[in-house]
Amino acid sequence: MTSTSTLPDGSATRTAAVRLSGVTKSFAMGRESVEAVRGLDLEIQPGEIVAFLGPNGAGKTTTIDMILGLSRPTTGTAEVLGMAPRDAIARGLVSAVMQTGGLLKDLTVRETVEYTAALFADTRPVDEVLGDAGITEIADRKVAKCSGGEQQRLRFAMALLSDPALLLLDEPTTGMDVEGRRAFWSSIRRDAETGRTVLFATHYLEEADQYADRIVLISHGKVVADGTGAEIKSLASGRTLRFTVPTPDADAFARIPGVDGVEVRGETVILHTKDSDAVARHLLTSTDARDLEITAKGLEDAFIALTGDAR
Ligand SMILES: Nc1ncnc2c1ncn2[C@@H]1O[C@H](COP(=O)(O)OP(=O)(O)OP(=O)(O)O)[C@@H](O)[C@H]1O
Repeated sequence: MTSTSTLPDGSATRTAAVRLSGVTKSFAMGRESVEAVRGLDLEIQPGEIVAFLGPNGAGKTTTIDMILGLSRPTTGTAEVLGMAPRDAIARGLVSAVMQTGGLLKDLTVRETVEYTAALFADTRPVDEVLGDAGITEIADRKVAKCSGGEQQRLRFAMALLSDPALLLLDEPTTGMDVEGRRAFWSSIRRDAETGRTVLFATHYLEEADQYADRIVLISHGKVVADGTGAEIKSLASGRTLRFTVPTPDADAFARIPGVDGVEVRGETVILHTKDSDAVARHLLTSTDARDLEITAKGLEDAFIALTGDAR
């Protein structure tokens, strides 16, 4: 499923599944223009499972649309498997599972996949993709009777028909309950073990952490962090100390060794630090601080700290 290209010295390199170079995308809104993507550089290798994590309006869907060839970058270039996105799509190398649409309620699950298969010259067997998507048991159920999670697994089965090298999922589990989400991801995970590249957009930090090999955090159309879930979490490895003091002096707290950030809200002070023991000791012995609470930061805090978006 992976392709290679040859360097001038004769050695072969694997072609990136996705390569975005300096991509921007602006939309005209009357006289104004909205910069949805503001200079994105990204390379995804074959077989990677990558989460595109970002708040509403970060530019995830706009970027996925460009990778799918549905729109073109305003500047910069988007390449899929070494070719223009539209060429990769035309060769059946890319499939997508979008959030809504595309299903006829009166058909059964199997009929939906069969009719979709009839649109292609050459596809994987219908029973095989139903099995991979974990919907063999509901193959004779009408689409109208399927839950949101089952409908998403049906879209996933349809996306597998062409045996794509790259699978794009735009917030695939929106609206699913915990069990539906778990079942959906175990289908994706099993399938990805065959070496398929998967890129999914999500708002859910835990989902990105749990199912992706790599998280690309985007905000305001730019990559703000790129790494494993553990690396992204380590960006927020510090602690938060919250306490009260009669007349807080933010500058004085900022000068305490080890303090990375200070927020003052009335008599309440919040300090961010990677050395909570030393800072706590200093607060309790050398200042009027009382009611001290120490909490660990999670991925949610990393997200807010890195993107500046308190959602
Ligand atoms: N066709 C369009 N015309 C004008 N503005 C657009 C268009 N498409 C997207 N935008 C704007 O571009 C920005 C990025 O939108 P995009 O849908 O890519 O974000 P997103 O990260 O996918 O958000 P969400 O998580 O809400 O789906 C937003 O400010 C959005 O309003």
